[in-house]
Amino acid sequence: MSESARGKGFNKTVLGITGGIATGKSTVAHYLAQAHAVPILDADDLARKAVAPGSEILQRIQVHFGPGVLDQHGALRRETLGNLVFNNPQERQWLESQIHPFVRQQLIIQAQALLGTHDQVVMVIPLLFEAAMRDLVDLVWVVALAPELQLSRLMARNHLTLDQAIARVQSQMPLSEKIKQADWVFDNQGTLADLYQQIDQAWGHVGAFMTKVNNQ
Ligand SMILES: CC(C)(COP(=O)(O)OP(=O)(O)OC[C@H]1O[C@@H](n2cnc3c(N)ncnc32)[C@H](O)[C@@H]1O)[C@@H](O)C(=O)NCCC(=O)NCCS
Ligand SMILES: Nc1ncnc2c1ncn2[C@@H]1O[C@H](COP(=O)(O)OP(=O)(O)OP(=O)(O)O)[C@@H](O)[C@H]1O
Repeated sequence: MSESARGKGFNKTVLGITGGIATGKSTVAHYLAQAHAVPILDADDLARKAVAPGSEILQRIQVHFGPGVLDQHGALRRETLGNLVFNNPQERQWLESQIHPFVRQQLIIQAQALLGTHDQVVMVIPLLFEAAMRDLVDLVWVVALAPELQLSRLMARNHLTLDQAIARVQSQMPLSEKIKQADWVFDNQGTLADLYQQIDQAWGHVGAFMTKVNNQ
């Protein structure tokens, strides 16, 4: 988050968690919330809120893509829209242009409120680099694994074909690029216990990192 929003001189930290699709960002965030009592803001949750039934953004989506993207209750058919946008960069960019401003605004408002009572806030932002949201956070954790394991976890979790999974992975910045811009990288190819150990270690460094930043 920008210095003015976070407050210069205060030892408050906004930690951004990103990575590729299905690399384990939510798994890291849930553990942080449970083990270290950190409040979590999730960009995917906010993106869902943006398209709640009856919302203005959902209405624009319906006009743009046609009535087939809504079910009989007026809710978004997420799988249908996913198949449209993950195979078409122009349509994906249009969708993002509708949703990302709302997500960004909510992240700022909610983080400011939480920082009134907490020293740290975590933002889970899958498209932190792609959607130019790096400025919202002080430091970045990237959760990573090998492409084959990423695809197999994605296919298993979302019941996708290999082609569908590849389309989703390829609609994001390569993980190798995200790793280059990370302050800390997690290898999530092992067990959950392995991952939790890495998180505990990294969390111990967050305070030291921010003390250094604030004293510069
Ligand atoms: C296309 C949609 C309806 C598909 O919904 P679905 O329930 O299948 O996926 P879900 O929203 O749970 O997202 C799962 C993961 O997909 C990846 N993803 C989502 N949107 C995008 C995108 N525009 N580009 C690349 N990857 C994306 C992220 O890694 C995310 O964590 C949905 O992903 C969406 O509305 N995307 C646009 C909003 C967006 O960019 N969200 C990302 C957070 S800012
Ligand atoms: N170390 C692990 N061992 C086995 N399975 C794991 C591990 N870490 C995560 N998973 C599983 O991999 C899948 C993806 O994890 P998770 O949902 O945390 O990813 P994500 O990065 O938040 O995904 P998305 O980009 O879609 O939001 C889930 O089914 C999760 O249970």
